[in-house]
Amino acid sequence: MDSLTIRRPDDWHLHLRDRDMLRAVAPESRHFNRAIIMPNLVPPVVTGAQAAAYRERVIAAGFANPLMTLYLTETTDPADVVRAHADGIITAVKLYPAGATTNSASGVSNFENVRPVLTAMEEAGVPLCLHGEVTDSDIDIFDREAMFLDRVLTPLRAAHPDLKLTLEHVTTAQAVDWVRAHPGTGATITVQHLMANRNDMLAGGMRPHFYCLPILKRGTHQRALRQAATSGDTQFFLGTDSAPHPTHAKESACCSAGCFTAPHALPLLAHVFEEEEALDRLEAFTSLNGPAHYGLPLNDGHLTLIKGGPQTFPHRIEAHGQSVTLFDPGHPIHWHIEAPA
Ligand SMILES: NC(=O)N[C@@H](CC(=O)O)C(=O)O
Ligand SMILES: [Zn+2]
Ligand SMILES: [Zn+2]
Repeated sequence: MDSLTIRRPDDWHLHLRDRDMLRAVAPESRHFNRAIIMPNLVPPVVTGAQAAAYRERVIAAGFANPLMTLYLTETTDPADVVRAHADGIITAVKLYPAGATTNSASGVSNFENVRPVLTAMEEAGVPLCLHGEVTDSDIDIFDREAMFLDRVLTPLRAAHPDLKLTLEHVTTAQAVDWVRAHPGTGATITVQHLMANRNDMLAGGMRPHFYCLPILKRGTHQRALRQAATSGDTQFFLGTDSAPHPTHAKESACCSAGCFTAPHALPLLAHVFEEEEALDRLEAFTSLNGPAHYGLPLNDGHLTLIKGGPQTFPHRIEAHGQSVTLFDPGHPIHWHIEAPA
């Protein structure tokens, strides 16, 4: 197959940041119609009013259909969450365990303190998106997601059986199994976790542009993710987790976590799905399963991917005096997006 037409995709997990960075990266997601916009700004987006204002800034920066989220804290007001959702300002609430990832210091330490808001969300039908890692420094970083499933997610699911959950950026076979064992739960998978494993991050030196959280795992987990993404199983869908950081912050003695994949996510995915002989299931992953999970309509319009010679993607984009380096899988990609007629 050398061309593939799919319904217009969405990105169910995207970081656009704010100010100059927002203006630089928002146009890079133009092939996606909608995107769930993560709230981990500095300071985070914690109220409905802040989400409404951020939404306006995102649209002004050139991304027309942002689906906003609120950053859950231990002092989040349940009434504000329910109102923001009822008013159509937010699509979901995001839970970051405190200290788990970039800009998560205001996240949740004591889950008992967010019970009332989770109960209100469950009753009002407000979805919860989770960064699924425990943060205890004595837990090995490669085990933090699996530990989260046992210690946090299983009890949370039992306590709130009707809460709509999306486990974000799953990285392990255990997470895939957990999701399959809990029908109704959704899970996003990133491009980098499908394309790479920890060997790619650490072979021949430390490669900062492969460093994200949850951290890349061993190849067996990568294979489980590829199987889940290409299976057509409606519980799994694309969340790029495209997370721009300035190049100097990535290529640093203390590298920031996040991979920037928005510009070329779709060609990279076509490569993966072709390798898995599952190009016919790419559309389910990028364009069908996510809307079904969130109860939203499918997009109108289509997009065509073409297979040709090796593509050259920009090494980095300019962001008003800084640059952001694209995730480079380290091997040629032969797919590109057909330019609109
Ligand atoms: N994935 C990452 O490594 N980084 C994300 C945060 C997140 O999604 O956990 C970021 O905001 O930079
Ligand atoms: Zn995360
Ligand atoms: Zn993210």
